[in-house]
Amino acid sequence: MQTKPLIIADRDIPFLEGVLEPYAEVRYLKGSAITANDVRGAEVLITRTRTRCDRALLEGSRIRLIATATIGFDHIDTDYCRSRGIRVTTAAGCNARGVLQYIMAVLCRLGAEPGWQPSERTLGIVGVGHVGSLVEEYGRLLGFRVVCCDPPRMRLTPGLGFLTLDELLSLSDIVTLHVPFTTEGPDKTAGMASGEFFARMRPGSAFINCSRGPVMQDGPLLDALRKGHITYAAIDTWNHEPGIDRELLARAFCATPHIAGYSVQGKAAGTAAVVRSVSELYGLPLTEWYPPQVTPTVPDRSVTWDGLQRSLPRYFDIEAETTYLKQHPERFEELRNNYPYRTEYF
Ligand SMILES: NC(=O)C1=CN([C@@H]2O[C@H](COP(=O)(O)OP(=O)(O)OC[C@H]3O[C@@H](n4cnc5c(N)ncnc54)[C@H](O)[C@@H]3O)[C@@H](O)[C@H]2O)C=CC1
Ligand SMILES: O=C(O)C(=O)[C@H](O)COP(=O)(O)O
Repeated sequence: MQTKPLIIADRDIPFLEGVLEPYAEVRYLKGSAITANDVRGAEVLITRTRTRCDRALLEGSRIRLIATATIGFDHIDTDYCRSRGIRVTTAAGCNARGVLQYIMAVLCRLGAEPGWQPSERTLGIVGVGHVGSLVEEYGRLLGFRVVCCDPPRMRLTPGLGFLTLDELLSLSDIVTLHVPFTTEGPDKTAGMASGEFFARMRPGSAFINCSRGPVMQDGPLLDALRKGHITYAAIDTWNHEPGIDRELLARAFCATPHIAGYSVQGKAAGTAAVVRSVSELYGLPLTEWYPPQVTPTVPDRSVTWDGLQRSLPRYFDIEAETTYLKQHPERFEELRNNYPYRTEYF
């Protein structure tokens, strides 16, 4: 009798348990604790951002596929995987609408001051992919002046009306980053939010980072906050998670433990993507699988600024979540592992 292939999966990927078991032996482990020993006999590794997938983990293993249930894949050494013939798949765009909801919650909080009107604010979006495009679309729907910067897209398709980063920074009241974390090439994003970047931002403006922590430099951001040059920082992704900078946490206007994309539908789409990848590898009848208990989002483009300000706190109380993280920073990882996934409703 043929033995079933072994799959190692992060135990905090929801809706997965039971789906692949008819076809494989699946072992569920804590993502940050998966070792070379665990993966040695496995053919597939199903991950989140918490497992560093590199030579140290994979050398000598039989892994053929790494499927991550996340958009970002900077936790995977793709060069090494390519050199070893390991296929890498991601869940592109899976939780983009969850991140959109996060940005809307930050904007609603900024806009809680009397007289604050979207039409009087310029929203600057850096990185206009799955997430940035949605933020652009809803930003315009809600009446913001929107400016965008995405050099890789601009090179591919001139005439999109995108600005240079310097132009965007000088015009924006709110700057939000939606770039991948990259360390090489002309568009590398490592440390892109630097002293020079913050100095170019308008006095009194707001900075949002829910892309990846190392895209920003903590020291210069702290300087800009201390001087009051940047008035509001909304941080979801941090340097050195979960050991985040306590002064930055204290000064942040919104502070969350890397949960911007944590919607029910975002998680469902992430899990569906990894199931599809495994299905394609082994020719299983699961390529169209989606968690039966989850209702996919029906996008609602009729949202209004006033309506959002009334409805959003019922789905996502970002102020309460900020207060809690400030009181319990040591619970960063525990908070994200036990997060009550939010419902996407627009
Ligand atoms: N906080 C959270 O929970 C989540 C964070 N993320 C992060 O957000 C990132 C973006 O997600 P998506 O929009 O889905 O990715 P995407 O790949 O669809 O879009 C990224 C865009 O950034 C652009 N880009 C690359 N380098 C740039 C640069 N130097 N300057 C300006 N633009 C640049 C690319 O051309 C692309 O259009 C992910 O890579 C991930 O790190 C994603 C989901 C959830
Ligand atoms: O999709 C991404 O990229 C993210 O950053 C995730 O939302 C974080 O996902 P987990 O690794 O916490 O599942």
